[in-house]
Amino acid sequence: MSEIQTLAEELRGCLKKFPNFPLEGILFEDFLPIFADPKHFQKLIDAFKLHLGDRKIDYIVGLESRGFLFGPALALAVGAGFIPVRKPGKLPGPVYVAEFQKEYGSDKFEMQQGVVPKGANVVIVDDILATGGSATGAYELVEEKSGGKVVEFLFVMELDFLKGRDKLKAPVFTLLSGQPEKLGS
Ligand SMILES: O=P(O)(O)OC[C@H]1O[C@H](OP(=O)(O)OP(=O)(O)O)[C@H](O)[C@@H]1O
Ligand SMILES: Nc1ncnc2[nH]cnc12
Ligand SMILES: [Mg+2]
Repeated sequence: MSEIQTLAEELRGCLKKFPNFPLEGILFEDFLPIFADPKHFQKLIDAFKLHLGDRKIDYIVGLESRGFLFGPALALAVGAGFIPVRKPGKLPGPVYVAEFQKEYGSDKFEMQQGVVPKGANVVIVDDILATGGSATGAYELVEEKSGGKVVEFLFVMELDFLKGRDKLKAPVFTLLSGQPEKLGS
């Protein structure tokens, strides 16, 4: 087993599952226990850092809300800047807007104009890849609106049955796979 896989399996032991939250038919994967223990939090950052290796990353873009929990720590660890993608109405000044569909509803994301320089190497991070809607919205903000280059998407976990990675237009790395089938099927 590689060092990254060993770290990932240790982190898998921290995850909690909540059936039928926030809606009937959704098996909610709770990754918050990782942050309650600094040893586990460190393992999460180490695993992503090992994966990124010595690639030149200019910015980590984290998606509100759960991408904010580890995006800034990863950015510091790899010597990159951190840029937030936020839900509507939270960012001051001119913003780009992207609308997208998620596993349970539709949503919008915003990013401040001018924060991603044209051609900058960007890694987009979030906790879960479900349908891929949120990640698609973030890609649109970074690559299509700002002119940055999305070198990779990083997720802690991927919900396999939703096949979100098939929608994404840049390479995808997930530490953990999960949920081969929808809850109850
Ligand atoms: O691949 P998708 O279908 O887009 O789903 C994944 C997204 O859904 C959740 O965010 P959500 O906006 O529900 O909540 P949060 O504010 O707690 O991050 C999760 O944190 C991912 O960002
Ligand atoms: N099943 C799930 N568990 C946790 N977060 C999610 N975001 C979208 N689907 C999710
Ligand atoms: Mg989220």
